[in-house]
Amino acid sequence: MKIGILGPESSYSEKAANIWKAHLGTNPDISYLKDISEVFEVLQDNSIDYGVVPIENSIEGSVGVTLDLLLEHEFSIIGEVVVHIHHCLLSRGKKEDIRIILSHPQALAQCRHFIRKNYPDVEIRTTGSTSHAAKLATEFSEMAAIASRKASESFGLDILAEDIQDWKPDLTRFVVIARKQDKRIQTCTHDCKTSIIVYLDRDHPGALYEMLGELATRGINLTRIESRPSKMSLGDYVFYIDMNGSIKDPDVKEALDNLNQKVYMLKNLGSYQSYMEE
Ligand SMILES: O=C(O)C(=O)Cc1ccccc1
Repeated sequence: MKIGILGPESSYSEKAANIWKAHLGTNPDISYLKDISEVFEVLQDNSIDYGVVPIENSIEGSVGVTLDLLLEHEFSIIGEVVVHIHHCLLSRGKKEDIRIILSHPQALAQCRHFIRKNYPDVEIRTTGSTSHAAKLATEFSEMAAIASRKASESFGLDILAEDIQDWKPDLTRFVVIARKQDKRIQTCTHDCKTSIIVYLDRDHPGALYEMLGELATRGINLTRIESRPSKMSLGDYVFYIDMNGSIKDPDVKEALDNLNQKVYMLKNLGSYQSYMEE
């Protein structure tokens, strides 16, 4: 069995994957991939069995590419891991040498104030992962990477500054994804969550109210609602909804069945267990 994550070693995705593996009881091999899109691509072509990708951060919000790719593929979410993020600034060089700061766009956004205050004149470059930024920073002393403490050990870089995210705590939700037809898909036993994507039929007053009413009247707790552009026209949206409970709960099943009658498209991403880093 293979699990695809953002590579190279010591990305935050690897941390999330290790937490999930510890609960899984088996030990799939890790495949280090270039970016989030590649995780979806190789899961689609059967080269891996599971993928672990970031979906939401407590500072910067949603990871849009993950939400979009969940809509475009027939994958299920089979687990969720919430990880504490402690960003460090890593380099071979000294503070005064730094001309370029590299990282994943989410990490750069989480440290925006730190960068403006301490490195106002540097060039910013984005990478597919924080650990890829660390790897690149080994090549030139004028480069610094925003990545984890573990990445500093893996790539032999000095820590110029630690815990540099602008807000604390900094938490990221990762989802474990699998092909929908995969027979090994785990079912959750406790603290289940269910995720759906909904596209409303037509815009009319109260459409969202009616949709959410199906959940509210059954006492189902929404943990997140988010709209993304449908990409068909400006002002047209799909809704991403997470709730507590499993599709095996009669209330959740009934709510989703009723919703399905009311909307143009309902995609059930699955019911899954949520794990929090200790
Ligand atoms: O690049 C990584 O290490 C990731 O796993 C994506 C990410 C980047 C920044 C914060 C959380 C996750």
